[in-house]
Amino acid sequence: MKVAIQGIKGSYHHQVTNLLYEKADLLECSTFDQVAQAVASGVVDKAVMAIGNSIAGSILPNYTLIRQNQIYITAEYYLDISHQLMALPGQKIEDIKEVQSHPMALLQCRNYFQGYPEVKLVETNDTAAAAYRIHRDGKKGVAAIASDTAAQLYELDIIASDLQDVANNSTRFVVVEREPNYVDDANKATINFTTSHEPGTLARILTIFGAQRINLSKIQSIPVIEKPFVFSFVADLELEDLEQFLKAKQQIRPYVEQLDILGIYKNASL
Ligand SMILES: O=C(O)C(=O)C[C@]1(C(=O)O)C=C[C@@H](O)C=C1
Repeated sequence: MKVAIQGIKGSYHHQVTNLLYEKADLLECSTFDQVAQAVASGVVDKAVMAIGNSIAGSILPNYTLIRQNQIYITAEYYLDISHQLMALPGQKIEDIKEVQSHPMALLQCRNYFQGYPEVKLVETNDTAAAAYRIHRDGKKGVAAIASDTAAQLYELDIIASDLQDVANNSTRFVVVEREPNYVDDANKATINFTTSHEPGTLARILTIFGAQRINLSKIQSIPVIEKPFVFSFVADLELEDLEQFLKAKQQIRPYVEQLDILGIYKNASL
């Protein structure tokens, strides 16, 4: 099975892919746009995509990519994330002038670096790429924030452990595919909708979900990039059965201007 990820071997995306699929044939992409396009064009069977983190929040552009590329969420996975600071063997924390990592990883370790204001923080494509480049170029004075796996893979020493602001740090990943591919035990739906600007419209929609006993585990407004300063909502709905969802979908029709079902899938535990 061919699976696209944003990042290279040793990234958290790679870890999730290994946990979900045995012997996946990996397509390493440098951007989430490339990942979504690889799925939409059928170059890969699936992609694994980070969609949010418990410290740093949602990766909102990925919802837009899923909608615009007309691809679907078919599964989700929560990965516990523990960030390590790594550098060339022999380097000590006092030697480090610059730290490189993925922007989401840097955001998750903000408190730690408040203690090192002189250290320059530099964003990279992914955590593992930062580790790889230090190894490849023999870069002294530079450290990467990445996983234990990346340290092993790129032969770096861990010079500080568990850098994230709180020990309990989790990233939610979704699997995306070209077709909706519903599973029989699906119990979660992700939707994206826009409402009219009539007062009370959103409240009406939420009341319908409540009456159908559908719990919203998330609701967030995201920009409609085609229309400046117009916002839509993404919501994760917890379902008892599909029938309930279809009924609610029918009932909210008069109140939504646009409704996209980004996926109906089986939930995962935290
Ligand atoms: O850079 C990586 O290793 C990734 O897999 C990316 C990513 C993200 O996009 O959020 C995944 C998990 C962590 O939250 C930090 C970075």
